[in-house]
Amino acid sequence: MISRCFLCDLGDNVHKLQRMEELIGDRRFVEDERSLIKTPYDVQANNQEHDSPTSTHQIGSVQHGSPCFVYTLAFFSALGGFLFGYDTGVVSGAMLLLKREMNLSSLWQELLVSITVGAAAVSSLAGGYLNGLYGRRICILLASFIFSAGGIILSVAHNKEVLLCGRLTVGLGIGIASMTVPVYIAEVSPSELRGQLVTINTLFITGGQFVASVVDGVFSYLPHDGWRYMLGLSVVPAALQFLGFLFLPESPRWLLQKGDTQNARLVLSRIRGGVNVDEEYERIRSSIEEEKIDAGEGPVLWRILTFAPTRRALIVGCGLQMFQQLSGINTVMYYSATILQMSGVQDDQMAIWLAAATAFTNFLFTLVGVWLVDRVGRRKLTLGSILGTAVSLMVLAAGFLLSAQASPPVTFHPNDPSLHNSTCITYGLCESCMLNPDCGFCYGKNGTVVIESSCMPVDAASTEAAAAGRCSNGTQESLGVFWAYNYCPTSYSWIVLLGLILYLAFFAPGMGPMPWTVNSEIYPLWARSTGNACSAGVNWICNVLVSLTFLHLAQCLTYYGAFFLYSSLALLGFVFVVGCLPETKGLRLEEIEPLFGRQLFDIFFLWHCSKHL
Ligand SMILES: O[C@H]1[C@H](O)[C@@H](O)[C@H](O)[C@@H](O)[C@H]1O
Repeated sequence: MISRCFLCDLGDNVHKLQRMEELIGDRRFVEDERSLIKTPYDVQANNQEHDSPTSTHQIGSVQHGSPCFVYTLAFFSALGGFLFGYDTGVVSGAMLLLKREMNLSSLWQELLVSITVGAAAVSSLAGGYLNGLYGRRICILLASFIFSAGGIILSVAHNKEVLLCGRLTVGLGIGIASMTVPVYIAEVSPSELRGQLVTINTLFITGGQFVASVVDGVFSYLPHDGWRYMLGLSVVPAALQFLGFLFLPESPRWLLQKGDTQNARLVLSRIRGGVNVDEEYERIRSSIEEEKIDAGEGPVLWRILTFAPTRRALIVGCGLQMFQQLSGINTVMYYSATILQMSGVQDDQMAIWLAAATAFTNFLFTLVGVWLVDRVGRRKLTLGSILGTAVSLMVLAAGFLLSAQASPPVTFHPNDPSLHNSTCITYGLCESCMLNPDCGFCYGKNGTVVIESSCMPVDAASTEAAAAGRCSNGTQESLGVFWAYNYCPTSYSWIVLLGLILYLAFFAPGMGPMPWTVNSEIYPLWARSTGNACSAGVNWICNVLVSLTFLHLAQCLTYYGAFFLYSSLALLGFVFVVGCLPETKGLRLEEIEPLFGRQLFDIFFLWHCSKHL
């Protein structure tokens, strides 16, 4: 029997293709697709041949096997995302212990944090070449091997040089994993689950960041060697991924591209749960044949840049990754502890646990993204997310602005000769005092009013106390003495807190995952590795840029200035997304390239596409 719903789906497909024909104007492409649409009778016959109610389900005219194996593949590959999140997240807590134990200067602390991100930038670019040559599976195996080696080096390190070497190694793994995993998941997924499954990788990234913050919290109670556990624990998921991938298959698309037709068909049929994959196999094969004609001669990057549709796809992919980082996610995550301290949380342990709550919020809202991506589509989700992100950044900035305007003045100037050369004592307001990383604000309270406040140099060994005077033992509530490093006491902190929560709620479902998801699907197969390598490289380079410049930016523009700047960049990103990002929801990977056949900023076309696809 032909189900009514199935007839609707079929009608829908014909309608989609008619619309695509009108919109894209590529008749050859549409005709090919039309030959792939089966009449209800064809499908019925096919159903009888392969139907097994428990192992297959029907989507439009295409049948897919049980997605169980695809979920297993997605899980093991997304462990790469987990390690990306864990290794970038765990370092802040580990650093608190390390700087005491190894007596690290601020230069060394900065080096240990940024070498990982820098190495990730380099290795993600190199990952494109490795992916094209050795395939996705070998690259994932390589990344998990590097992660394991890095984790072991870090956990046994006995000096800062070895630590640096371990952090560099881990960064190399992160870069390769960050560009390979989304591509692999996109290539093995059926089109209707692809968005969700690739977005799961970002869920694992934010999950890794959350687990890292909990591990930081737990091991912060172990001041000696706690950091070894924090940094070394990453070996467990890395080894699990390595073992898993020894038994998991290569991407069938990559195999086909390399001419390994037999294995490609075998893997495809295994991934689809044993259903007939002739149609899908043929489609991939013929699109690879067509691509060979499109692709031209010369190095891949050159071919991408000289062929208009791939050049446009690359601009969209890199632009999305750039705006993801320029809207300040990593400074917001990194400074969440400071933001929370401004809201009145003075205890350090408490600040660590509240930072874990921030990471959890990021994780939770990424889950919303996984749920929404194949329902509302990439374009709407990204648009809503980036607009909300820009508005939340304005709320954050407004909170900082009001706090700065109500900044308590410095009223007490201690007469300690050792302070005479310090710039800290020259500041007249808490705002300017806290923006200097060498100074902190020491004050007393009368009810909620700040009294007897001074700007003091910070202790060289710990930012938790002043170098001299009343605050040399840090905050001592019983004595009515408070030490504020990096923030000022304010009654507007709730606005900042509101901005932080809104920011995560808007950023995490869209701008967090969509740049990775969209990049995994917008390039034709011949350009996919290189396109993803370039866009992942842009992500990491912008990540380094934003994190390294934040403190200087805050000193030049103040906190509110910096957040207003991020907000304007997010608004610019909104305009970019409106004008450049087509909807790719539900399309097969082979159907996406024609969407870039039009000029970017052809808004009418994009609007039509998202309405009808
Ligand atoms: O998509 C991820 C995610 O949003 C993370 O929270 C962030 O730290 C990364 O930089 C980003 O690439």
